[in-house]
Amino acid sequence: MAFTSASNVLLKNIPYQFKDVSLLDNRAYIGGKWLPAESGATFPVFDPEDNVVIFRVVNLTDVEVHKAIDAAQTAFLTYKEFSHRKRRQLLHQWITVVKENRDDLAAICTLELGKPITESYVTVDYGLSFLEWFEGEIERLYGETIPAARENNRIFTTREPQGVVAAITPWNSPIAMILRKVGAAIAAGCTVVLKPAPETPMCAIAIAKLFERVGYPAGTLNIVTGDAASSPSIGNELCRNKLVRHLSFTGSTAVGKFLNGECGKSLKKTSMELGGNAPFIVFEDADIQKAVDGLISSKFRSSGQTCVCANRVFVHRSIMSEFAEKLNATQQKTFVYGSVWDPKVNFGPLYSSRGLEKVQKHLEDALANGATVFDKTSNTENQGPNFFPPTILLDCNAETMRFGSEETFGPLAPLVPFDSEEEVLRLANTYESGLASYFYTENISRLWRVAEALDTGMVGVRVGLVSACEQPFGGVKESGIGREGSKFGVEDYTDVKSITVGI
Ligand SMILES: O=CCCC(=O)O
Repeated sequence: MAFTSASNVLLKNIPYQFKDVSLLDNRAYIGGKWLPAESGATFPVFDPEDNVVIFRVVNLTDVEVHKAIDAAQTAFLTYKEFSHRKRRQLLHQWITVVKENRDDLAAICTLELGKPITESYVTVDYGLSFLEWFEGEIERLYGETIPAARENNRIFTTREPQGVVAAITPWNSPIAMILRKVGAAIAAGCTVVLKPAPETPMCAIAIAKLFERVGYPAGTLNIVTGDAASSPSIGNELCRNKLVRHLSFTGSTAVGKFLNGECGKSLKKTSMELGGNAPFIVFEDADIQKAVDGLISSKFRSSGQTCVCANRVFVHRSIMSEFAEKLNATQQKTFVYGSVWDPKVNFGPLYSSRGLEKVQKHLEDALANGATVFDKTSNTENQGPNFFPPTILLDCNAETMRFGSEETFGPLAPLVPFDSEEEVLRLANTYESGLASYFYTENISRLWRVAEALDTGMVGVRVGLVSACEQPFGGVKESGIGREGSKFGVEDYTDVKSITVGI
């Protein structure tokens, strides 16, 4: 395989030849222009496979963010006048260029997130599925007619784009999370200032490079990059600036609560997609192999780094040993380790040493409190500094061990025995999180009963993967506000206007 340095922006040789090196840029995108930071500052982006610096990206402050918001507001005044048909045609063109550049986008995702290249293609395609869904929704943003009580009045409603949207996206599925938020906002007729996670800014930049080719008004999409130290000042500007009408955030519950509080000061609408801690329940009447396969995808996809990954695995005591044996056998034959550039590899490192430390802490805490590791995974040595193998823990207790109340965000599968439906529902619903839950049963009455009793925004019944462009994605309680994807994801960026006409 050729090792190449694709352009002088990429600071390391990699086993991939970019088809279009112009997608690799390290500048911010404001008002249709690619700009350095006014201070000249940049920050490093690391390859999680070996912790080597791969890019240096411009590090902005609130000053540039203010300008980006102004640019987005100016663009909004033009863009909101476009017909729905014209908006759909533009989105269709954006989809076409994203598809044409699928290989390079997947490569950038692998580079800055350490995702195996095969998984990166999955995230690019998942992202594209949102754009395709939103394209269909644009021309179906219908209003209603409402029978008026006053006989000479007629009332009808329209859906109006809200204005400038601030989007703050996470590192864990950068292409898909950006397209899910930005695609919906643009489909609704809004303009966007996007702040990508400091770990994965290059995916956002590449997406904006493609967006630029389509012909939207300058300033329709703006990218403001910054490291962890500058994120608070950027975040403050996004929350306080009155031109921003909606802030959409995916990330931790702690940060989400803070941003929501700040946005409350100017009564901005918010969409919050926050932490999960998903329960995964296997009842005694489950098809055990089906439940194992579901857990493999729910727990271990993206090395356990999604907000909907199973975190607490409750298994009925009577089937625990059979379930653990089958889970271990299936995971041993499912995962292939090695270079993230090898298409056969399907399990990669964690995104950074911070991610690794958290998983290690949860493991140490569980072991110190009586858990045991079930048959350590073999062939996982020398996989780099941030690698953590799929690990199954037995004898776990969700009420006393840390994983019970905190998301692990890694490939640790703690198996907790339970004895009754009542007990497991109490355990599953204990905490303030309520994003996704999963359960396996072959009993039809239990299926409805448990699906209705679980206190989460999304329930997977006999499936380990609920995420899809047409599915309303979001949580209840402290897991969030609003829904992404689906028709609700687009409607979220509109306001209902009622018009009353006297005749
Ligand atoms: O981690 C956040 C969301 C991932 C998904 O959409 O499945």
